[in-house]
Amino acid sequence: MTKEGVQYGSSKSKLLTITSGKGGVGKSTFTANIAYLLSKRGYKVAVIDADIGLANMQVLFNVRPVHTIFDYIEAKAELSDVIMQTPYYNVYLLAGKSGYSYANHSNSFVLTRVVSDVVALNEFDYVLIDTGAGLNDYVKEFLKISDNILALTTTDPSALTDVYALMKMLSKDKNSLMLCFNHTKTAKIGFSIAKSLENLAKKNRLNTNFMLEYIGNVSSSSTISTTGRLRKLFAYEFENETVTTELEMVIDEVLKKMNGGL
Ligand SMILES: Nc1ncnc2c1ncn2[C@@H]1O[C@H](COP(=O)(O)OP(=O)(O)OP(=O)(O)O)[C@@H](O)[C@H]1O
Repeated sequence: MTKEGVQYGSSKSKLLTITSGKGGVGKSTFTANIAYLLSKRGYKVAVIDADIGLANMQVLFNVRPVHTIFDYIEAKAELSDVIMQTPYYNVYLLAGKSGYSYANHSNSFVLTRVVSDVVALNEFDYVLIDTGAGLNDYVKEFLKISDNILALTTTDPSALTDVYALMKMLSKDKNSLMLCFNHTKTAKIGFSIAKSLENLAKKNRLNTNFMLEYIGNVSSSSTISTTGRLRKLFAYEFENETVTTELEMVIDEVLKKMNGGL
């Protein structure tokens, strides 16, 4: 674990942070569906919507939160009031607040305290953090406390430029970054782009202890956009579709990296 990573202590909860450089690449859709698929494998999962100011996880889960993580930070609610059951068995959400001005929280670490407190509950097998896009101070703070980071990207050059910026930053004090492609038809495409990013890192002499780990791809599918519009999870509605199988394979890789096995 890096020196700033959340100290698990005796907690069984494992932290997975899902991020992207570029916005709109499918990060929240992936987070919600990964949470569901993990629960289907028998795990109890909490999702923390850390997309500060642009929270939309409640829309994906089709729930109306009474309390948000900010109520907890401002001591207006207990943590147990903020952790809400979603319609999916063993999937819980700690909602963010859309359009919320976070000027009160100029110290971004107050937000990451929520993560440590959820881990300390020792209630969840996996705690997933959905960060905002970009690399603002809040995103950086969430990345700092995470040892398992999954970056989602498309093959779009601007998205790849953002991923490289993320690699550059993380290579200073992290060991690895898992990379997953969305809207990408074949694993071969993702694999070869990941190789190019690795070569670029070598050429630019990024820390050689830092590893980029390609973990898979998910194709474009109207199943995903349609279920998203209907506030449903594609992995729940279409468990035999190609995109669900692709995401299952991504999860296999994530679990291998996090636990050294399934
Ligand atoms: N593989 C896919 N095929 C088709 N549509 C997709 C796919 N992945 C995501 N989408 C759609 O793309 C849109 C953006 O996805 P999402 O909101 O999850 O992105 P995001 O990265 O979380 O965005 P933001 O940066 O705003 O947080 C949604 O309408 C979603 O349904």
